[in-house]
Amino acid sequence: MSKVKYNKLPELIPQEIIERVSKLSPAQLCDGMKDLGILRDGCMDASLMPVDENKIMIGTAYTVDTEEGDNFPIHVAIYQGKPGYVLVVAGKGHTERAYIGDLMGAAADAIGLNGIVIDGFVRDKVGLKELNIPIYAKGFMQRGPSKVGPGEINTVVTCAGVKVEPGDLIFGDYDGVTVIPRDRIEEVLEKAEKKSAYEEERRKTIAEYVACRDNNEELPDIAPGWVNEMKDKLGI
Ligand SMILES: O=C([O-])CC(=O)C(=O)O
Ligand SMILES: [Mg+2]
Repeated sequence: MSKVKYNKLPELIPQEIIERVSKLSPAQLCDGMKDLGILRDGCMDASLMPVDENKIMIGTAYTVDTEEGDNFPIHVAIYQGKPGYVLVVAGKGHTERAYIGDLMGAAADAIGLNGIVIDGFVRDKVGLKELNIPIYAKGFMQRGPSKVGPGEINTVVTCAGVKVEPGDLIFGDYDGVTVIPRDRIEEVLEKAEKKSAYEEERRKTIAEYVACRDNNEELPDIAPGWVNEMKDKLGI
């Protein structure tokens, strides 16, 4: 039998990076990755959604590679997890069996994982929602997982359309899950922070417009400058 690929946890992403990321949104980070030409702008499939959209998930990726609803390697990975990590399960989008339910979720919550991402289905929806841990999945299925093994732990995987290396940054919210390659984090953050500042200015312009509208004052231009520039260029 070939050697089982169960590797150790990657190094956690430094706390100062996590703090910068938490002031942004996955959408802003994706805009940054788009500018940098990063594949799929770091976005996982749109069908991967939070079980509870009120929970935000940020952490360092560690991975499981599995298929056909086999949750043996997910069990092993959960029990060797630590606070700060998000477990990314490359489950090949399997729809016939759930990979985890609220018991495994509760164990991960007890250990203090920052989240679980499943490229596949889960079960025990109500129980999962009641936990503190954010869980992302492609849907729900009551049929239970198989236990085959070994699968792989902490190898490079493709999860919901995006390559994930152990140690990458994972950021999930109500819009979906975003992956920032670890060696690009600084440049992605710089771009995303610029986008955030631009959005702040736009919000101010819109608020000014609303104030003028409500006071029956002359309305300022609400269109972003770049729209006017493009119109000029296109002769519109
Ligand atoms: O039975 C399983 O392996 C998955 C499950 O429902 C749970 O974790 O609650
Ligand atoms: Mg269950």
